[in-house]
Amino acid sequence: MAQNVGVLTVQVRDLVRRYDDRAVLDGLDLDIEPGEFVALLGKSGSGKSTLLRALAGLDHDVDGTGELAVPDNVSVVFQDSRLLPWARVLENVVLGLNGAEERGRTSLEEVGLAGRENAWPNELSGGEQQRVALARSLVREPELLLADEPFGALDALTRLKMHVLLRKLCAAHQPAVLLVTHDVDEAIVLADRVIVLDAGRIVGEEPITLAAPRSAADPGFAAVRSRLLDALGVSV
Ligand SMILES: Nc1ncnc2c1ncn2[C@@H]1O[C@H](COP(=O)(O)OP(=O)(O)OP(=O)(O)O)[C@@H](O)[C@H]1O
Repeated sequence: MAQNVGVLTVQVRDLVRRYDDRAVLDGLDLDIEPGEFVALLGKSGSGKSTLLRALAGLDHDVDGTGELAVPDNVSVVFQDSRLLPWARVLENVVLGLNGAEERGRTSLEEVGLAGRENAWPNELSGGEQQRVALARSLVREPELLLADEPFGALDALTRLKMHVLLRKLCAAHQPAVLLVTHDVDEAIVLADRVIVLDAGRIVGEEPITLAAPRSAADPGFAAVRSRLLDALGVSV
C-alpha cells in the first residue's frame, strides 16, 4: 500500500521525554501537514515547551525515546525576541545568511518595519521586537515555524495586531506552524487545528473550520471554546 508519510511536515511517534525519571512527554503522537497551523494548549507543566524543544532539536541533553521526523529548515520564535542587542535590526534579521540583505529588507517591510533597518533592538517596543523576530524567522523560508508563546508578553491590543500579522505572513509563506499558547481564543483565531496536551499526552483535538475573520462573538466560536476548556479541565 502507498504510504503518505512523505507528505507530512512533522511526524512524531510514541515520543517520551523524561526529567529525573518522570515522563513529561508520555508516548505522544503528532502529525502536522505542510502549511497546516496547529495551536497547542495545555495547563502549565503539561509538557508544551518540552515538545517544542524536542521538535526544534534543542533537547539533546534530555532523556527519552520515540520517533521524530521534522524538516531541516525549522525556525523558532520565543516569548522574548532574543535579538542580539549589539546588532542593528537588519543585521539581526539576516544573521548567518550570506547576501540576504535585500531579502531581509523585504521581510522587515512585510512585518511593517520598513525604515527601521538601522535601529538598535533596544530602540524598539516589545511588539516591534517580536516583529523583527518574525522577520528573522520567515526570511529563512522555514518549512516549519515553532512558536512558544510569541505574544505572551505583549499587551492585548498589540497581541490582536500580531494575530492579524501572523495570519498574513502564514498565508504568504505557508510554513507549517506549531504555536504554543495559553490563550484559548488566540488558538481558535489563528489555527487550523487546536490540540490539548495534558500530562504529556494529547487529550483533545479540534479542527477549526470557522470562516475568517474569526470572531469570538460567533456562536460557533463559543462552542469550540467550550469544548477546548472542557479538554483543559476548566469548568465555566
Ligand atoms: N530542565 C528541566 N529539568 C527538570 N524538569 C524540567 C525541566 N524542564 C521542564 N521540566 C519539567 O517538565 C514539566 C513540563 O515542562 P514544560 O516547560 O514542557 O511545560 P509547559 O506546558 O510548557 O509549561 P508552561 O505553560 O508553564 O510553560 C514541568 O513539570 C517542568 O517542571
